[in-house]
Amino acid sequence: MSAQAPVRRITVPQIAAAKGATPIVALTAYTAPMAALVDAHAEVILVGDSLGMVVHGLPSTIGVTLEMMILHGQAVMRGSSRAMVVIDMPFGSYEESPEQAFRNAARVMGETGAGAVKLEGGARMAPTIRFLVERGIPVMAHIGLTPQATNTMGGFKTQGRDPATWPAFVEDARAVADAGAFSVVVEGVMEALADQITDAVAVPTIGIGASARCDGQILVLDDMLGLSGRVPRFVRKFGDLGPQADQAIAAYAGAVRDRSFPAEAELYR
Ligand SMILES: Nc1nc(=O)c2c([nH]1)NC[C@@H]1CN(c3ccc(C(=O)N[C@@H](CCC(=O)O)C(=O)O)cc3)CN21
Ligand SMILES: CC(C)C(=O)C(=O)O
Ligand SMILES: [Mg+2]
Repeated sequence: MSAQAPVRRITVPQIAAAKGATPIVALTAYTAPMAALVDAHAEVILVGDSLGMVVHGLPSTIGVTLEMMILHGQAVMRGSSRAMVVIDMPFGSYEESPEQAFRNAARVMGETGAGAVKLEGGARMAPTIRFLVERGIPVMAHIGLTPQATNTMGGFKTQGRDPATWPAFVEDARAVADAGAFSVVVEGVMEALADQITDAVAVPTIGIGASARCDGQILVLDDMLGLSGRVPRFVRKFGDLGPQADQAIAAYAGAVRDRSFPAEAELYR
């Protein structure tokens, strides 16, 4: 018999079917080696536009370009083989019209081979989501704290502190789900609001600073590895790589300065 077929990536229907069954494990990755580490454990790898802040040192995600997302998307695809790769549409690449969104999302899908795109916005973006999905581009929606709206929100602010605002967020979730989004990221909202949203839609909710009752969870990889400086309250540091890297770099600097590096085994004689 021929060799075993290559492992197929996780599909949109598989993610959709996880609702009410098994929690969806999602993390960001921006590079091939980090994608390979995540691929072994997660169903979804998000190439988040957070890469602008995490990798490129930008003050927000506003300056991230389509070209940056495609370049990092290609790297993540090369480093992974099993997880579904979802790529964030950056600020300014999809809001103008459904046509603009399709043109740019088609570039992302075609040039990276990713399985889906993600875009920020609720009811307002529903027509665009429908336009993309009807033309073959799976869309993950993103509601609640939407970082690309930082300038109108006045910063990265937890949403739904006033229960009077909750119906509008639930309506956002319903609208993006009705438009065909196969899942929805719910970020930075009150726990009870996240639970209402999860109960209101038939597609999986992926929480970040939301609720343990969401159908899945996502974090920025660098944050949970302990590689980021100040992190939001919703981050749990599952690792401590920042201080470990600092220690390693300090040890290297010391070894160079006292000429103990390189040693015999590290030389060609
Ligand atoms: N490294 C990183 N991690 C992220 O989770 C992340 C990014 N970057 N960049 C894009 C957005 C921005 N995000 C953020 C950034 C900061 C807060 C924050 O400081 N939140 C405050 C709450 C402030 C309030 O409600 O008034 C907190 O203390 O958690 C939240 C989300 C989430 N995303
Ligand atoms: C935090 C996740 C949901 C995201 O949108 C990103 O990393 O850009
Ligand atoms: Mg994002």
